[in-house]
Amino acid sequence: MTGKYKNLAKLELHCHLDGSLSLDTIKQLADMAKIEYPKNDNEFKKLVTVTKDANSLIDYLKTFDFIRPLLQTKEALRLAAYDVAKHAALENVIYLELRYAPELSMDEGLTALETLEAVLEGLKDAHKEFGIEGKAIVCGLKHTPFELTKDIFENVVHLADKGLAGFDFAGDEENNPVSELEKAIKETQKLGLPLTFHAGECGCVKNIVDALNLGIKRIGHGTALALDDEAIKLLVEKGAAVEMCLTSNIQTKAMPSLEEFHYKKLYDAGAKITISTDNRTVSDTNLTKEYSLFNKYFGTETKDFYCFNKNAVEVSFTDEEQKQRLFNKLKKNYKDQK
Ligand SMILES: O=c1[nH]cnc2c1ncn2[C@H]1C[C@H](O)[C@@H](CO)O1
Ligand SMILES: [Zn+2]
Repeated sequence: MTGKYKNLAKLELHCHLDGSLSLDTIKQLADMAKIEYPKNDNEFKKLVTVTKDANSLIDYLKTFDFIRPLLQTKEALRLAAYDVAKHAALENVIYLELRYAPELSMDEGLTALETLEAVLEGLKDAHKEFGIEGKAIVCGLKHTPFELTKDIFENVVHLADKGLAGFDFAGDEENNPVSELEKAIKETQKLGLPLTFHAGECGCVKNIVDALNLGIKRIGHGTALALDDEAIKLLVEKGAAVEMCLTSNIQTKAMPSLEEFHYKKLYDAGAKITISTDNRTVSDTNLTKEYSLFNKYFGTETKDFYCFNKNAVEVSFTDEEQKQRLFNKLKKNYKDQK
């Protein structure tokens, strides 16, 4: 992998495990699960990357179907988390919050707790080998009845000091607005861990406003902010951060083009911007490529990336000691760039 920004130290707060497995690891997991896949590499890649004719988030989410049966054992989840963290480390991601939905790995009898323990093992292995610091975010899916999600959250919440960073709600936003998830959000907040929330990918700025008004401090994507200066103002007033994922937003048609992105509006308003990939494999990207896009389309410079990474340290779901360590690493790395 090349790229001007490869060696810059980076934090990544929004990265889905099941959307970010390397092609080699997908093949290894498919072999382990005895699942067939195309032997032709182009065909194989097409199967696990979003197609150009995806028209919506719902289309985009269909790309995950092939992965689900591959992540049904502890060993598969451990290898998967290790793989994503390893590839992030190879582009100098120093801290990764890796998210996944346990319910998608419980088809063959694993408990939510077992899935998380396996993911944390994989992150630990990558830490030992590559130094990357990793934590897990457990996702509920918006289209799943909250009783199941609640059960999952309650069963894993005690791993907070073992690497569980917080919770998220992902999945179909269009049919599950925040107004209908209010009870689920409030009950999740009562569990005491921080919450990030996918909002604004469907042109629905109300979901962002509602999430902010419920006290959520990190918004996944937040693309619909482009439509509403008042909502941007609210985001800034609340001190909330956006986890921006450019490539993914184009693919889900959350945004018509990179030229029309609301980056400058957010930047000028003083919003806390952070940059992530969303899904490295499904979106066929990595964080270095995402930084290059910011530079190409918006003129984002190294000093801005430094700022966005400082934002990421600030809003990361970790303790002050780790934040200080990450901040020191960042400072040293960016000084060395000069
Ligand atoms: O960008 C996204 N929006 C909503 N849901 C998403 C996005 N990317 C991935 N997901 C879903 C699909 C995965 O199976 C799930 C857990 O990682 O989260
Ligand atoms: Zn996401």
